[in-house]
Amino acid sequence: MGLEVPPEDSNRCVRGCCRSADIPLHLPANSFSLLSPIAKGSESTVYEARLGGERVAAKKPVLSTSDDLDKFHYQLQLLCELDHQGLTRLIAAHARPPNYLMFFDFFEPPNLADKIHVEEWNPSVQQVVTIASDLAKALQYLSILGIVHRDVKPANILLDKDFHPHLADFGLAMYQKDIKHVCVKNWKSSGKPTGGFYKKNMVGTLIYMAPEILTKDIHTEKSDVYSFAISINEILTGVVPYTDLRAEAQAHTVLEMTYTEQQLTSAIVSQGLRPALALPQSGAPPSLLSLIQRCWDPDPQQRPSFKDITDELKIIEKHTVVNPCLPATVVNKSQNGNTEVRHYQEALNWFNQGELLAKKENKLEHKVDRWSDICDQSSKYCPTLSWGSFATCGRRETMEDTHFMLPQMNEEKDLHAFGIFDGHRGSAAAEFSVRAVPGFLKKFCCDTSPIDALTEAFVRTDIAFREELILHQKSKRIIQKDWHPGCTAATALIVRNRLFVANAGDCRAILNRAGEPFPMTRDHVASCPEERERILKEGTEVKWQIDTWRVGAAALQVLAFSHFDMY
Ligand SMILES: Nc1ncnc2c1ncn2[C@@H]1O[C@H](COP(=O)(O)OP(=O)(O)OP(=O)(O)O)[C@@H](O)[C@H]1O
Ligand SMILES: [Mn+2]
Repeated sequence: MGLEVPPEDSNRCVRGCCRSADIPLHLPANSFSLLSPIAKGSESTVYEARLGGERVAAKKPVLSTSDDLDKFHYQLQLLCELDHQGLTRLIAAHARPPNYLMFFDFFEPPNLADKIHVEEWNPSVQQVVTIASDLAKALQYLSILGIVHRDVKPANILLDKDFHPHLADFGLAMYQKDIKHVCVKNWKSSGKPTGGFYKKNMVGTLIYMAPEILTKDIHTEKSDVYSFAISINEILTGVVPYTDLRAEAQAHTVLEMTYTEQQLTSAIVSQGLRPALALPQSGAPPSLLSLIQRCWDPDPQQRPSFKDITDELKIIEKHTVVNPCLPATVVNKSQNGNTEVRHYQEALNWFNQGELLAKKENKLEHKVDRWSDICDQSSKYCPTLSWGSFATCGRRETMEDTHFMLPQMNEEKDLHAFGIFDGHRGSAAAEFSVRAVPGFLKKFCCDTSPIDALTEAFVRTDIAFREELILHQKSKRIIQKDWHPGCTAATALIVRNRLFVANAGDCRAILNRAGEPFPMTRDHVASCPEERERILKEGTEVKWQIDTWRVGAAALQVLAFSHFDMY
């Protein structure tokens, strides 16, 4: 940007308290011009402006007391420290009487609040997740610098043309270290809390405030986390918090008619009232809904940090890219989002999780015929294959077993794979594995031996499932802490005239040789002496309990997926 900057002291404010290595803080009056106002608040007016030929936003604060002036300089110093793409960037300032102005990168109006409530923008779930993720990263950046924003809400979020959010309005932002005394002093001296209480639209600002702020505790990263959650849910649902209305003006009227400030405060603080959570039917991933609920937990300690949030959102983002994007605007009509207990365990689709893994792993390099050399070339025998499957549920209420058939895998006419998975304690592991194992097989058949491909497929699936499970347990998508799903497996790989069978646990493959059964697998059960010996060697207890040999504290009879054999 071709800015004309005077040589001396251009990067320092008139008081000398604000400095920047590269942001001019001392613009000559003729270098900029203010055009039309974009927004007029009680504390500032934001203009569209020109600066060095560029379109920018100029924020002109109302400075009526010396206190206001101190605040301006505080804000300016703070802004000079910031450099993150998720934050609206300060480009320059004019910080000397009579004009106090801050110039920012310009973002085409409307801000996110108006976009949702005036334009009635209906973002896809994927767009919401991206916004949440970018915003969380920006807030994590602030928290690393020890800065609390204190006014996170859609009206302070500006979108660029790719719908990436940029957090604006550092009018209330402060270094955490400075907050304590200011806050106490403020309360004592004027009874006027920081945090936008005395902004024009009282209830409108209050809806983003964490309960501890409403009860006059000091702001922390975790109170920003709370406001973040209220904002993300607002974007997901499209309604103004505590109403079921999209249009803001109307919603605020209803809001103010429904609750007085005190009523809303007390309901949020004492009754745990929260805005209606977006419905899972909206397509919002359960993991995102769970994250929102944890972020607005009444206890700040229980809320995740922005570091945790960005980590979780990374995973959610990865999954929503593949899943279909549905519009995100179905609202849970229940006004008490807090009491909604969801059974995430059921909501999780383990087939999908396994599929995602397989997709990720399986960047197919087609037509590799490396296994032709491992076939018994001397034998003229070439099996004629036919295949089919039959599955029945047995005595259980739900089917916990799965299977796959992959004849002519990777479009190779002599390469076939089949597998069955017997779910233990639910179908999760069986559902996950039935998608993950073939995915790995397809991948590894290109660059390893069949034995290694089977081994790798089993080991990787086992690891991936465990990781996935731990992850969901951590993010509380799985509410049952002591839920340990597993499965046994048998997989057959046929490479022209050779058959390879791998099994884990007591899934069996039996070859029918001219009417005679020939077992292709050996059950991995504690009643098998070799297995007992192997397990004992690995340091796990095997005891005779009740009626049979059982392993470890969980008293398992079958050793699913922890060990497998190859035949
Ligand atoms: N860089 C920008 N580009 C475009 N519009 C902007 C920019 N910065 C702010 N605005 C618009 O001006 C509005 C007010 O800006 P900001 O929040 O920084 O000021 P404020 O005086 O603190 O406002 P309020 O008191 O309403 O929170 C924003 O909601 C947005 O619509
Ligand atoms: Mn604002």
